[in-house]
Amino acid sequence: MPISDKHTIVGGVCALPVNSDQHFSPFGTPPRDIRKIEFSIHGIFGVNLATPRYDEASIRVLKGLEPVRQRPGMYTRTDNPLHIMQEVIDNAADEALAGYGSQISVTLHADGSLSVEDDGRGIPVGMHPEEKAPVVEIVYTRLHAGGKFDKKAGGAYAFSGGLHGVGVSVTNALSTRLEVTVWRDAQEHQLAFANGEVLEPLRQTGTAARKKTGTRVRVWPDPKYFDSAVVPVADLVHSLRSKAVLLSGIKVSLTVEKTGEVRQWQYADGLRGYLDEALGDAEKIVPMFEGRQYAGADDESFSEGEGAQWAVAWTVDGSVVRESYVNLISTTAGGTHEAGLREGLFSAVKSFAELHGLIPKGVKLLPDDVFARASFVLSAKVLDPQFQGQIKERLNSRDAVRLVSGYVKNALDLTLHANVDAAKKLAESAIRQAQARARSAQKVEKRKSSGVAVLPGKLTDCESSDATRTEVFLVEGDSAGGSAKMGRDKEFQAVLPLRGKVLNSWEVERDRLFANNEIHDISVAIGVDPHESNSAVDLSGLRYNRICILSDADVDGSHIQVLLLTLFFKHFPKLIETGHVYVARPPLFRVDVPALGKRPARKVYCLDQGELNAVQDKLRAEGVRESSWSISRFKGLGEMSAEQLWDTTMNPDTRRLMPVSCGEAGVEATVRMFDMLMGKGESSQRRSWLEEKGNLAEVDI
Ligand SMILES: Nc1ncnc2c1ncn2[C@@H]1O[C@H](COP(=O)(O)OP(=O)(O)OP(=O)(O)O)[C@@H](O)[C@H]1O
Repeated sequence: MPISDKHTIVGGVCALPVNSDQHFSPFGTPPRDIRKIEFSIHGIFGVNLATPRYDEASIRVLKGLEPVRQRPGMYTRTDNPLHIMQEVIDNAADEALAGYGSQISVTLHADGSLSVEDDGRGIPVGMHPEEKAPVVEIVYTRLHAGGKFDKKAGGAYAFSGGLHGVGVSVTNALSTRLEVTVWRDAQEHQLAFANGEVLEPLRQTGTAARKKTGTRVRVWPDPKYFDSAVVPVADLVHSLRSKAVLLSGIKVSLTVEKTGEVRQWQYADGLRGYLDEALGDAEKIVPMFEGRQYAGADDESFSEGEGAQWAVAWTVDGSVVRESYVNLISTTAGGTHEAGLREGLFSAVKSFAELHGLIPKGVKLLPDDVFARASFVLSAKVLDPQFQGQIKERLNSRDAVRLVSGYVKNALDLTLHANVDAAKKLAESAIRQAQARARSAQKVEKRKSSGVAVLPGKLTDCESSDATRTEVFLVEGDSAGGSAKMGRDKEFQAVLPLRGKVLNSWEVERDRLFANNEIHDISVAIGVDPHESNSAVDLSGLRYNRICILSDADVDGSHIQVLLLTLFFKHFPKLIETGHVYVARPPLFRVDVPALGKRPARKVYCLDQGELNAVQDKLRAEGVRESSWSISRFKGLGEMSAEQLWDTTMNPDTRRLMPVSCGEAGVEATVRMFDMLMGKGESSQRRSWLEEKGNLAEVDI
């Protein structure tokens, strides 16, 4: 499982680097944060370990593609080989996006292999000036080798889905065989790899017509790395067809050898035709809204060429179709560009409705009222996108909210004012949504009003009582609580500051729980009583849709996270089961970047050291002078200004928030893990676990 694929409680512990759509895996590969928690567990119990054996031989250096084979789930989806095949297709699409080539031909061979041929520039075959090996060989055998890092003018690729220089090396590492043919400079070259190693070194195999350029790659995935060796053809078709939609004019074809079927896609009017086809005969409230806009050379906020193209249709009923892309990469979990679309649509409809006095007294329009019936295809172009993980299913770049919302709002403003009748229909439908929402919230309130315990004095509640939208942040410490109170959106976000460490409640009887003030307050604030996992539980009193644990990004913070997760897992299991518990991820670093040329000064936030390194690499690549930026490390949430906390941790559009679940390990394994980590009588088990895994701890001194 890829680290960013699912959100999970870690059989006892929590938390992967993830934002609102990530999970973390318990027994797979515990990534960075889990290590921190492991370390803090040591702290919790004050376990005195005999010095574990730790000498020179303990340090292993994984070479070449070995890390990929050791932990394939960190680099790709391992349910089937489609994702490693898509890496090859994405590279062909990046060539077309850069303006080279007009055709991508894909063949699914009868033996399970797949070949992709493009007519782009062809991967360079000469020797790399520093690495002393043919470039095409390096591309497939070295992680972080690629032509897409350099986003400055004159770089080989400005906009590309490819970014990390990792994609096809992963494909190669997980394949029994991979063959490459390159046509370039009137020559044909070939080379082949077996299990990631060069098998047939690069050689010239012939000549080619001067005009013939491009690359063909054929890959035989190694079934041992995947749950199933079968390529899901429907998903492959969907991905190829979407490339054709987004690259209007480019011809994309798929040949399936087994059935002899050949399919071909080419869309002259891109997104509109595609969305129309996907919606079938669903009745639309107003004609489709489509548009595109990209920054010009004189734009002060965005780089030339950044922007988006979209088609949006509001339908009367039925399910909605939503697809978004960034530089042609499908972002199935959405992200900041989708948030921008939502924001842009909402602001335009709201200001139109206000201007025409359409909003009845007492009705408050919210973004979701406008968005609920919207189907869309959104294709954003972002110069140096930050994705979540190597599988890129969610866009994290914060600027993309502003980029897309600005362009969408302007365009929709114009459209609405030019078509007043249609615009009124759209606004009225959003108002009906808002009224329906308000009615259902009132119902919830009535049910709750009898016999409610007095809410804790420390709780700063939100205004809305619509339990489908509200959130509560359980915040470590009063000072962080203060920033959170100032930074929140008081409409739907509540804050409950917790004093000190919460009790380790793993072995506390349910009847004794309320003896602890913090636990009492949490239970009353959320409106649910402690319960057992197999008992019938009434969640109708639940006052918040999301219960977010927010603690410092340090060892102490991880400790508090573990204690709260213990509480929820043991005493409020239904909340985890039904997906109401989340872990918020505040950043650890802030980078202040001075103004450069037309680009104003910016602040960039990084979750951890890895992200900080990546951001600095990017700044160097952008030509920002070394040491002109300054880095500050947040000591705690209390140090952040309200605005920073909102921007990085609380704003639903830009924050990172992980849903917590038991994940693949399942409840039983998670119980065992908690028992081992939190049980009083388990010190010997804990000790051996720490001896085995203690070296993973990231010691935060
Ligand atoms: N079909 C192709 N045509 C031209 N160049 C290619 C092609 N395939 C790969 N390359 C070159 O190989 C490099 C490495 O590709 P790889 O897939 O490993 O990483 P990437 O696309 O740069 O980034 P990511 O890891 O995000 O996919 C690319 O940056 C590009 O320069």
